[in-house]
Amino acid sequence: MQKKYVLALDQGTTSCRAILFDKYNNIRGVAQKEFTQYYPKPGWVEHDAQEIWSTQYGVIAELVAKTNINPEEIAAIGITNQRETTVVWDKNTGQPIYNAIVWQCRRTAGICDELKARGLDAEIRYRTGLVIDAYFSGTKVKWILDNVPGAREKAGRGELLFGTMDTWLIWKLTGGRVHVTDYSNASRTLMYNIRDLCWDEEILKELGIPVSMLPEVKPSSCVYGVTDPDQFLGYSIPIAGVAGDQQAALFGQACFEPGMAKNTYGTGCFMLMNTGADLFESKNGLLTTIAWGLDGKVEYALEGSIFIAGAAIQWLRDGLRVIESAADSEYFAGKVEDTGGVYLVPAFVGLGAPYWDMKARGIIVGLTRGTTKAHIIRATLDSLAYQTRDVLEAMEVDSGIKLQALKVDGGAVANNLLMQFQADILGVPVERPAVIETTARGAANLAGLAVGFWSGKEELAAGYQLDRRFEPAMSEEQRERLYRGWKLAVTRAMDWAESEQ
Ligand SMILES: Nc1ncnc2c1ncn2[C@@H]1O[C@H](COP(=O)(O)OP(=O)(O)O)[C@@H](O)[C@H]1O
Ligand SMILES: O=P(O)(O)OC[C@H](O)CO
Repeated sequence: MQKKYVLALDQGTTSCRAILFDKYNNIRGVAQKEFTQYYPKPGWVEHDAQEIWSTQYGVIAELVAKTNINPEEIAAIGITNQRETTVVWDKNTGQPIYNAIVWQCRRTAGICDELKARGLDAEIRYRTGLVIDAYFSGTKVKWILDNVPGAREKAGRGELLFGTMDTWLIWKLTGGRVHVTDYSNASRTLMYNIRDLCWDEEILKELGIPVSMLPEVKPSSCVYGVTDPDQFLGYSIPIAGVAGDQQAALFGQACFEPGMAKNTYGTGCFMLMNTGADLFESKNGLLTTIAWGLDGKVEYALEGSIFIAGAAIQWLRDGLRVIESAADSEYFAGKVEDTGGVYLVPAFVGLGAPYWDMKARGIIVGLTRGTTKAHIIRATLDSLAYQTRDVLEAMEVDSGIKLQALKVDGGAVANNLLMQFQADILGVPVERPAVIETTARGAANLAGLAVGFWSGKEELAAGYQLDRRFEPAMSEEQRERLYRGWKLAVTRAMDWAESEQ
């Protein structure tokens, strides 16, 4: 049967999506479903890995049913995923031994403090490109082995497997036959040596993690295996592309050349700049990470990871209940000229780049008797733009490259007021593409390249289209005055919580 589509599975922090792309990168169908977030203690975040699998399977079935395609028309499947989120399962039963510990979870801050006290910062940064932080998978695996009764013994006997969500989904889709990940996901674990391209034995020793638990690491575009018909609607389809969602978005935005950058506004905000074969060491709180493995080589990126962005808008909706939908934030923020001097620092799970403060917590400052709900909503939206400026400044210094425009994507870029404020506060134009599902597109493209559905990067870059360009319209004086206020607010949020959180 003629192969007409590539299927992307986008396993995000709050939802699973299945998206069908045709040869021209048009979206031919989308199915999406949210799954449960567990917050067992302050600062802790968990997912049920079995629920993620059943949700992902459900949206695949829904997409196939509503588009009425024959699954045999699917040339390949590409997987992209929330990164770092850690699941450990029993190799024999296929059952997770604990809930997945989510990238946002702060429970391992104490383990990180110990590693830092042992003076391992510089060495770990050199080997992994990362900073010691509860964000990454390594300390989460250690926590599970230390806290689930019998886990360490089982791991020692080779009976446990570790995976990020790509690895878990491939394991499920192949009926437990394939245990793999790709370079981009491996580079987020704190256990992978991004220079030597291997699991780092010294770090594994420090964390007490046996290498037998870890998946095989492969390029981001290759055939990893085929689906087990029992797990995929009765069909065997090649799984041929994998990338962490932020690297997939970089690929989906066609940022193929060194110096090209994108910023994704989802649950968090993640700015990545392609640095090609060069491995830049950040002096300003950014991460060095693997963009992808492709065409027989690995390419690197500089990354600024912001933990809370769209999640702050969700908090306005579900926590404060001052809006009914995320889109309402634009309506209410538009009712006021500015925040009236209010700043909201959404350090709900500490602060990531460029501050890396696990003990920071959220604050609202500058309140007066005149402050209204609209000011607080506007301050929340503004915080996404200020955090992005923090990261962009660090990136320009580290890379020596002055960005001419910022490519954006992710759910929150639908907000025009936010995008205009972003351009204003950066003093740099902001470009929104026609297709903002760039994460899924990147995964689909990586998979399609592996099976010859697309000829190469040139064909993919040619299909890139802009929706709107936001030009900076704020005076230099106002931009810098507002930003100084933000920097001051951040200092008030820092070092707030106790270390055991
Ligand atoms: N119009 C909007 N204004 C501001 N934020 C929005 C808007 N629409 C969606 N969001 C935010 O975007 C996020 C969803 O984006 P998405 O890219 O799907 O995230 P993720 O992949 O992290 O789950 C949510 O956190 C939501 O609050
Ligand atoms: O699922 P998202 O879009 O919130 O992305 C999460 C990141 O991959 C975390 O590193």
